[in-house]
Amino acid sequence: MSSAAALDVQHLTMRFGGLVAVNDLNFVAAQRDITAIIGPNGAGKTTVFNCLTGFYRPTVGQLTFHGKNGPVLLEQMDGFRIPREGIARTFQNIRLFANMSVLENLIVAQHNRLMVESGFSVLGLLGAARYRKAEREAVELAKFWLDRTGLGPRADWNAGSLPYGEQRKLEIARAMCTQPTLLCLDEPAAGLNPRETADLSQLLLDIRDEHKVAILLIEHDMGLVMRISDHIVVLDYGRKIADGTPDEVRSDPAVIKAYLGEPEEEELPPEVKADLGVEGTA
Ligand SMILES: Nc1ncnc2c1ncn2[C@@H]1O[C@H](COP(=O)(O)OP(=O)(O)OP(=O)(O)O)[C@@H](O)[C@H]1O
Repeated sequence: MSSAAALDVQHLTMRFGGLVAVNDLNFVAAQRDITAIIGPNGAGKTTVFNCLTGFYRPTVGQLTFHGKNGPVLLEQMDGFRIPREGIARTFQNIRLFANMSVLENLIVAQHNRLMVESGFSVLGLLGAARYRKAEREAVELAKFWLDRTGLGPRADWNAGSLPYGEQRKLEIARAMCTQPTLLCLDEPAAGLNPRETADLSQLLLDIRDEHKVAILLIEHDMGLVMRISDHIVVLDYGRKIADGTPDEVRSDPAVIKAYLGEPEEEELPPEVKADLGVEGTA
């Protein structure tokens, strides 16, 4: 599935005082691939996302994103400009506008584009035909993602009153309404039941295949990661310890050791063996 680079991370290092959260990390995420970043708690995964999306300025490193406007260096940009280049993200702790409706959340996500069409003027907002056209398109796009995520019947609900699994879907729908070429998802399956997780897997595969979006995925659900990822980067204590296909990564002794402490296969719980694909599993 791999093609040209969507994102090229070179020598990314992020220090917090004496703590090195990410240590000289190099990897490439290809366009139209699902690239997972996995690793035990505290390995540095969210810090990588925060560096990519302008929340943190890396201590060292070059982050080249090949987006809508050609290659740009993310480490030189502020967090407001990065979404305009075509990067969207969701958060480990859901961040929706809880008191706005589901539909409103999807319209607000398109605020940047609507403001550009208004010419940043009140006259533009009130009268310009091109603003009204953009507004109609924004509603159409919102409806598309409502349908695609099965949230259509909940369009008028307050986002905060949705069940947890649907809030996760709304976060993805909202991110897709910004029409990104790179979608960064921080633990999208956290708190989902098995059926919701299966739906999420299919949604992410469809986003990759039908909308030609590269996906960067942080996830602790190894079953999901192994099923849908084209490429996996494994971190431990901020360092990359493995980088390859699911088959290459799951049987890598360094990965098993990072997750389980010791590579004694007999002592691995059966479900962990199954997820990692260690021989002799049921
Ligand atoms: N703003 C910060 N200030 C100080 N330390 C931080 C900050 N952000 C993260 N860290 C530390 O950096 C390390 C990596 O954290 P990070 O959240 O990136 O890990 P993670 O792999 O995403 O973990 P988890 O799977 O638990 O979410 C941790 O030791 C964390 O305490």
